[in-house]
Amino acid sequence: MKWSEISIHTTEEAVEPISNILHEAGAGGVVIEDPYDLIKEREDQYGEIYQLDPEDYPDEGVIIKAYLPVNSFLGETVEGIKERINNLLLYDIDLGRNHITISEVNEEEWATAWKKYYRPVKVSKKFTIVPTWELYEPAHTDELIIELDPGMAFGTGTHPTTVLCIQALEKKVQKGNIVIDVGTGSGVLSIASALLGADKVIALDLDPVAVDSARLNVKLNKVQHLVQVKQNNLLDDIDVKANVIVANILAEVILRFVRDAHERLENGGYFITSGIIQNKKHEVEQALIEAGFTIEETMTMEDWVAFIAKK
Ligand SMILES: C[S@@+](CC[C@H](N)C(=O)[O-])C[C@H]1O[C@@H](n2cnc3c(N)ncnc32)[C@H](O)[C@@H]1O
Repeated sequence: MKWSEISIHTTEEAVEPISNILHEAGAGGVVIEDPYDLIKEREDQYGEIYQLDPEDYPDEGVIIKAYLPVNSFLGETVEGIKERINNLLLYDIDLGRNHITISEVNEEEWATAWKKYYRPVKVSKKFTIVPTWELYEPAHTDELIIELDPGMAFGTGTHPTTVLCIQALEKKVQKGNIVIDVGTGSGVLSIASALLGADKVIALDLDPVAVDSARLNVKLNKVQHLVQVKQNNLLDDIDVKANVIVANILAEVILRFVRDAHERLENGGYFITSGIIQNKKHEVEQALIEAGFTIEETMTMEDWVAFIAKK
């Protein structure tokens, strides 16, 4: 998978709100290139002075860089980021040049640039997502930890669409359940299901890079005896009856297999769908109802919608 670097030339004043916007848009971390750091390090003659390259720094203003996975959400994510940055003007925040560029980065650059900034994140009542290289002590005995090496597959597990799914799984997965995770990516939702007590989880993805990454993360979390990871298109040729099917994929893709999901669920089972941008909400809702589901809950976070639908 490829990564996209979004680079924003702005002002010192806008660093914090823009960093927040980037975090909330699912960026694993942000890198801030402030010429003041160069001067500061030179004065000190300590620390990172020898690693700072003046070429990387702007003459004036600050450059904020963040890394986003190149996937089907990228266009919408970038548009959302731009819109939210422009909205800062309403709060009288000076955006300076507000020059935004997007470029692809190679895997090595990504691997070194983001790790420093990726920290444990509590995503629901029970779950905290922890990068593999962090030593993390649970705050409570009932806190569940998902260790993730997001590697090159989708996301750090903290994108709003993923968080909505984790929160929904936490409500619906019961001990002994069978769960199917369509579009598993890093495997995060399958791991969550296993940790919630599912007896068997089938993790499916079309992208072989995602399949490898999910297998690695499943092992890291020691749930490989419960989770089977497989390269597969949607629910094609899957004949297991599940208690829960979860899918965090674009609305257009969800619409393609709503009926299959209904067929593969036990009566009373749940279809958790996320990855739905607000303006597709009614289309997906309608398709779920037409397939025979009852919408039990509609969850939202920022511009994203998730449904918990019952068979
Ligand atoms: C938005 S990511 C979700 C990843 C992960 N489940 C999460 O919630 O963080 C969507 C995933 O769906 C996969 N995908 C897209 N189309 C698919 C298809 N037709 N069949 C199976 N997986 C698909 C992509 O490869 C990607 O890994």
